[in-house]
Amino acid sequence: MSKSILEQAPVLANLGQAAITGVTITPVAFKDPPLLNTVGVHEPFALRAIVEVHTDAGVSGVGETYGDEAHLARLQAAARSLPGTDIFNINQLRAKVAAVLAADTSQGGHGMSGMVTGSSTTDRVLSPFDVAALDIQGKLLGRPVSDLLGGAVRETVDFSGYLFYKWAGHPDAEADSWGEALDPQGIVEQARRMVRDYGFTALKLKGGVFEPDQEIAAIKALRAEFPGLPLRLDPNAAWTVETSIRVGRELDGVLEYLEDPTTGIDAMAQVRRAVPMPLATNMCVVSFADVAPAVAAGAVDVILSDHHFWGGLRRSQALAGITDTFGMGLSMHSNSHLGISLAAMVHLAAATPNLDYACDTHWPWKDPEEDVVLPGSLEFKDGAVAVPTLPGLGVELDRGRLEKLHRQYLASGLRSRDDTGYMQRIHTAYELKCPRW
Ligand SMILES: O=C([O-])C(=O)C[C@H](O)[C@@H](O)C(=O)[O-]
Ligand SMILES: [Mg+2]
Repeated sequence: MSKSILEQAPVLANLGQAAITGVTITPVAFKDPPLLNTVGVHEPFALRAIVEVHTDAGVSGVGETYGDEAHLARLQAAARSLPGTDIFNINQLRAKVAAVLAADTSQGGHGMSGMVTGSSTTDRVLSPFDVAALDIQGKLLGRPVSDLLGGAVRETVDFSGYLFYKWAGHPDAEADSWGEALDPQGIVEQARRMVRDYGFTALKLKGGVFEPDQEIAAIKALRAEFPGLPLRLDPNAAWTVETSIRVGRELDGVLEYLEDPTTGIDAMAQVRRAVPMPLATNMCVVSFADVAPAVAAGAVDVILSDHHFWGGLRRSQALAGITDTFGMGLSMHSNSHLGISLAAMVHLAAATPNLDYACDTHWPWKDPEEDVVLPGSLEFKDGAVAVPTLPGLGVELDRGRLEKLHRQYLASGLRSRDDTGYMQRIHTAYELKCPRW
């Protein structure tokens, strides 16, 4: 006969006891190539914040999020309210974060250079604490985070090769190893290297940079070069409804999905009624408040989740439940990120049955020498990353590497992501336009 709950309780008592004693937040900067998008160009460094949550059980956990100054200030304010919180009580964690931010109506410092606006401030700030709490829970219980999210339904998680138009190098610097990609041929060459080195089985082109016809030509060149690979195009809402419909029809049968061709739920719904392929978004549905209006308008077929602005891993799974209920697809968005975020993305995708599109990742654009975790735990093979099986996230903070990237942050002088400002410093006549075409 199995033991009663009370008989088992003493065995479990030590496992479940951990309250937060403090939080350490370390801003870091890592090298980023001059990747072009519709709001400008990536600066020489991408900023991230590494969040360490400490507990009275002597176990710490890690999370990773945007490194913009305004976001850092919100993280610090939230962190001060967390000591004493039971590490298993993420609802209480969220309530505390929400209470601290209740009076914060400022919209700055989102870390996405204006491309993703309107996400929930509470969810954005909660995210790294949620991830760190799950990391700690996993370490206490000896189980990987994917188990805490319901169990991995796949052993590996597929990612898509994320193609960018780019300059050969940053101004006043040498060309990087990827070189220039400013036309369809350059994009195809970039894709060849991505597919050769990482084995990606889907490709996404960041558009909204050149005239739509040039980007249509790039997608058609990719289709000719990689006949079997799903292709996506994402101009980050650079187009009018008319342009979006024209491009969508021109790429009939070529795209797996068209991502955010235009701005806002109503305009997306107009485009969706007129184009043959699914429409995806990480711009017009970025918080739970956006879901009902988007469903009512019939604006999108696929939502790109992103645990960094959907409130962490468990709330991203709540989103997955919604997309499942409404028969929508679920994919995953990415910004420039390090290994902690990659681990979190992999656990989430592994344990979310309907997250079955290849996820976005900026990973190939990162210098392989630069990270904050020990190397070796996350490897790409055949375009996929194996789900870590060690307790927690399965990645270990490397103090030396963290310190190095923190010193790089201090020396970089960058305190907020500003793709537009950087472009305007290089090309003074550059204007931010939405729509651009
Ligand atoms: O799918 C997206 O919209 C993105 O990946 C947004 C990113 O910020 C990307 O455009 C970038 O980093 O330039
Ligand atoms: Mg997008």
